[in-house]
Amino acid sequence: MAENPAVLVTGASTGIGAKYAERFARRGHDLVLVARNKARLDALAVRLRDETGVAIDILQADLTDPAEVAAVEARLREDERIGILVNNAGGNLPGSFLSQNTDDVSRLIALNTTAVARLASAVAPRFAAAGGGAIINISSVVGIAPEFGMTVYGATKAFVTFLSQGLSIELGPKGVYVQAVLPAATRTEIWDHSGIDVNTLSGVMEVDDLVDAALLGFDRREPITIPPLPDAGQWDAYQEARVAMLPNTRQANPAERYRKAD
Ligand SMILES: NC(=O)C1=CN([C@@H]2O[C@H](COP(=O)(O)OP(=O)(O)OC[C@H]3O[C@@H](n4cnc5c(N)ncnc54)[C@H](OP(=O)(O)O)[C@@H]3O)[C@@H](O)[C@H]2O)C=CC1
Ligand SMILES: N[C@@H](C=O)C(=O)O
Repeated sequence: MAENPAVLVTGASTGIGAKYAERFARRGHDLVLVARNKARLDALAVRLRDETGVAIDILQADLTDPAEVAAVEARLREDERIGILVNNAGGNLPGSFLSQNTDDVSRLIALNTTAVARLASAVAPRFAAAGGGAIINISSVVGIAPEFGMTVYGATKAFVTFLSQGLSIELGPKGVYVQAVLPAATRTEIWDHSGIDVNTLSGVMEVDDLVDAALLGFDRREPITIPPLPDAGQWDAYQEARVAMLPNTRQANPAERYRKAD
């Protein structure tokens, strides 16, 4: 990866994405900021240009609109200055699966999974050909927690974590670094969109702390970064148990317990 490649950040108008933009600008990286709210993007760009002197482009896009996602894909394919993609834009829905509108569910999947995969797909070949580059995918602890009751949101985040792990296996040997970041509750506007008062939650991390921790994981080239988890060994044990189960699934015959009706 070039010394200070440009960074394309999705969901850069507020929250975790805006903080990633600020932190990478302070590290001297030029930026391409993507979101729908142009006024917010412009205000952030003015502040960061003044503070850091980096070059900042705004790419207004609704990542649930295929034509607008395509414009971001084209930028990722064609702009060789971009060496880091922060796949951050994402949302959640209020209510239970039963109460959620089917079209809203579809839109959430488009934002949290389809756009993430399309942007990674757009940039990965160029990164692999160059033998460098990094993709940061913002997942969530909710992706491993069906118990949290955010079923569709969590399913989209399980997709993001799995995608990241698979890309890390495929692209790592080609020099491309893929990081999945799994925050837990972090103080941003997403909670308003989820119909939850973040002030009623305990253990809410401030966005500065979250992104600074995630960037330490990035600097260490961690494949999986879970800023709130005190003992990384718990994730390692979880993965070891998962991997140990896999060889046992290659069977020509059903398991004994499935060979006779109860
Ligand atoms: N906050 C938390 O507790 C946690 C958050 N995360 C993840 O972090 C990521 C960032 O979320 P967070 O900062 O908390 O949320 P915010 O709601 O604060 O920010 C979301 C960002 O995504 C952008 N965005 C939303 N919808 C679209 C869209 N259709 N097209 C383009 N951009 C869009 C928003 O910009 P605009 O409205 O201008 O388009 C905004 O910049 C998400 O992927 C989320 O799932 C993971 C775990 C915990
Ligand atoms: N974004 C949060 C839930 O809405 C989370 O991922 O914890």
